[in-house]
This record gives sequence, structure tokens and C-alpha cells, in this order.
Amino acid sequence: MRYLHTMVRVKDLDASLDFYVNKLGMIETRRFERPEGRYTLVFVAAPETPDAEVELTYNWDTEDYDGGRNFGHLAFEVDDIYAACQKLMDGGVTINRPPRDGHMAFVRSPDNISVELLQKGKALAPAEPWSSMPNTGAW
Ligand SMILES: C[C@@H](O)C(=O)SC[C@H](NC(=O)CC[C@H](N)C(=O)O)C(=O)NCC(=O)O
Ligand code: NI
Repeated sequence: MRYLHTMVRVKDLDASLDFYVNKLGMIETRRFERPEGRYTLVFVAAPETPDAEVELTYNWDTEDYDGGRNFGHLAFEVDDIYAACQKLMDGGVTINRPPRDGHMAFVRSPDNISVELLQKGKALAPAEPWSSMPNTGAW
């Protein structure tokens, strides 16, 4: 069995592609227009893992998507968590959990999808709650 993708519904496809591609650094791998179903599918992936995709589903007719509590987050490994967060901040993205420990950070997509960034080479053990860490002023 192979993991293929996670599908998230998005309200604004351009805003979502700006976040996932321009700000987060993913690449668009495939796109399907389905006029008969009045929706568009755009698959995006991290360059190093092109087979593990996020399927952005854009329904052409306005729909409200509540924040399904059962969904947690999309997680990505980054080479430099501070540089990744700085690039996102420069693009106007709020860092919900700053990478004070150099290990883990959380940001949100335009549809409030939680995105976890993990520093490459750090243990994947759960980090300490960042609020308990001394704020060195870095973040
Ligand atoms: C391409 C393959 O990976 C799919 O997931 S297509 C699944 C299909 N998607 C849609 O019909 C998109 C539009 C629909 N209005 C929606 O919002 O899902 C589908 O069966 N979706 C139902 C679902 O629960 O995912
Ligand atoms: Ni799918």
C-alpha cells in the first residue's frame, strides 16, 4: 500500500496556491477541471516528495467549510525552520507556534488548515509546549 494524498477543500484557489506554492514552496503536480461537477482539483507536493500530494479541491459554488475538529495538520520537514518561518512571515503568514526550540512550528493556510513545520534532523518526538520556553526574543 502507498500513501497518495490528503484532500482539503479550499474557498479561494488562487489564495491557496499562493500559500502552498509561493510561500510554502510546494509545486503544482496535476490539475483537473470538472465543469460537469463544477469543481477544480489541483494537486501540490513538496519537491522532495512528489508522490505525497495535497489535493486542493475547489468547488466553484460558494460553500462554507467548518473546521472539522477531527482533522489535525499537514506536516513538512524543512531544512531550516527559522528561514522557512521567516519566508512565510515575509509573505504575511502568521506563525501560530513559533520555532523557539528550533524544532517545530505551526502556521495556518488561508482556509485555516494547520501546517506543521519540522526541522530536518530533529527528533520527531513531540516538542515541549513552546509557551513554557524562555522567549529569547528570536521569535
Ligand atoms: C481525484 C481523486 O483523488 C479524488 O479525490 S476525486 C473525489 C471526488 N471529489 C469531488 O467530487 C470534488 C468535488 C466535491 N464537491 C467535493 O467537494 O468533494 C469525491 O468523491 N469527493 C467526495 C469526498 O468526500 O471526497
Ligand atoms: Ni482524492
